[in-house]
Amino acid sequence: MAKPVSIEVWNPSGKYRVVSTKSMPGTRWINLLIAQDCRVEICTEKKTILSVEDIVALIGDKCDGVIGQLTEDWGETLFAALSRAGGKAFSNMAVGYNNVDVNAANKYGVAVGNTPGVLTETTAELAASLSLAAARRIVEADEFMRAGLYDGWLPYLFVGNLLKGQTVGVIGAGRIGSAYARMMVEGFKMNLIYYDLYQATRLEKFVTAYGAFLQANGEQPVTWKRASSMDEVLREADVISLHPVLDKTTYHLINKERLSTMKKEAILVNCSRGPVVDEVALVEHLKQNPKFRVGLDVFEDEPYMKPGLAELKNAIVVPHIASASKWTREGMATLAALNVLVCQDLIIELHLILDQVQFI
Ligand SMILES: NC(=O)C1=CN([C@@H]2O[C@H](COP(=O)(O)OP(=O)(O)OC[C@H]3O[C@@H](n4cnc5c(N)ncnc54)[C@H](O)[C@@H]3O)[C@@H](O)[C@H]2O)C=CC1
Ligand SMILES: O=C(O)C(=O)CO
Repeated sequence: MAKPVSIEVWNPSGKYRVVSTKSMPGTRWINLLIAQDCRVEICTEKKTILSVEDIVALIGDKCDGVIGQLTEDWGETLFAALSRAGGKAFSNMAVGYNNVDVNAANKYGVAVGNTPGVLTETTAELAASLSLAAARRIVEADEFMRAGLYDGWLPYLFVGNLLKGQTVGVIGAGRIGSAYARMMVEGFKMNLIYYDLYQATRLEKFVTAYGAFLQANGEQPVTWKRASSMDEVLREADVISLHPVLDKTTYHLINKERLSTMKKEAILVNCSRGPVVDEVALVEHLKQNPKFRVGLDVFEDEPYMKPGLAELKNAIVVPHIASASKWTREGMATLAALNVLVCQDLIIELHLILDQVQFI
C-alpha cells in the first residue's frame, strides 16, 4: 500500500475531481477548472519525481482527470487506475509525450492531451542561446572571470566562432526546429540546411524571402537546402540543433559513427530529448575533439549526466529549462487544464476556449 501523498485543495465542494501531480505557475489554470465546478487537488509532495505508486495513491477511488508531468511514467498501471476511478482525461504538461503510452490510454478509454505551441518560441530561444554561448565560449569565459584569472586583453583569449555566413543545420524542422532556424537565419545571417521527414514549406519560403531582402539591400543572400539524409546535415553544418520527437526512429540518432562525420569545430545543441544522443559516445567525442562544442538542455538519464560530461569545458549543460519562461509555463498549465476539461466534457461554454486546446 503506497503512503498517502500530501495535497493542497482548491474548491473543496466542486463536483468533479481533477488532480495535478505538481504545482504549476499562475492561477489561470486553477480558475478555469474551478469555473467548471472542479475540485482541484495539487500534489505538494517534496520529491521532484513521483513514482507510479505515488500517482496511483493520488488518483484514489474517484478522479475525473489528471494533469501530469514529463518525468512520470504514464503507462498501463496509471491509465488502468485512472479508468477505475472514473477518469477519462489525462494531459501531460509538455509537448513531448514519450513518457505516455498512448496505446494504453486508448485501451482504457482515457483521452490524452499535450501542450504544443505556447512553448515553441521559448524553447527555440534557449536553443539559440546555447548555440551562441557555445560559439562564443560564454560559460568558460564567465568562469575565468569569476576565478580572478583575467589580467588583461589578449589576441587569443577565448577566441570562438563567427556565426554570420556559416551554415546552421536543423534536424526535425517542426514547430520548434523551424522557429530556431528562423532565429539563426534572420539574427545571424546563417545559411540553412535541414532534415525532416516532411518538407518545411513555410520555413523555406521565409528563408527565400529573407535572402531576397538581403540581396535587394546589397548584402550576401542567405540560402536554404532540404537535405535528403540526416548525414548530409551532419557533414555540412557548422551548428546543428536537434528538434525531433523522441521515438524508435530518433533514439541515438546521434551516435559514435555520426559524430565522427561532423566538422571538428562544429557545435551540437540538444533541446529535444536526451536519448536522441548517445551520451557516452558524445563524452568520448568531446574528449577527443576539444574544439567541438555542445549545448545540452536534456540528458539521456535525467536528472543524471553520463560520467565525464560535467568536467568537460567544451560542454554547456543546463537542467531541462528550454520552455522555462513565465509566459510559456503559465500557458502550458492553462492548456493542460483546458485539455482535461474538454476531454472530460466538462466545458460549458466550449466555443469560448476551444481554439486554445491542443490534442495529440
Ligand atoms: N527541452 C525542452 O524543454 C523541450 C523539449 N521539447 C521536445 O521537442 C520536441 C519537438 O517539439 P515540436 O517542435 O513542438 O514538435 P513537432 O511535432 O512540431 O516537430 C517535431 C518534428 O520532428 C520530425 N521528425 C520526426 N521523426 C523524425 C526523424 N526520424 N528524423 C527527422 N525528423 C523527424 C517531425 O516530422 C516534426 O517535424 C518535442 O517532442 C519534445 O520532445 C519540446 C519543448 C521543450
Ligand atoms: O514540453 C516539453 O516537451 C518539455 O520538455 C518541457 O517543456
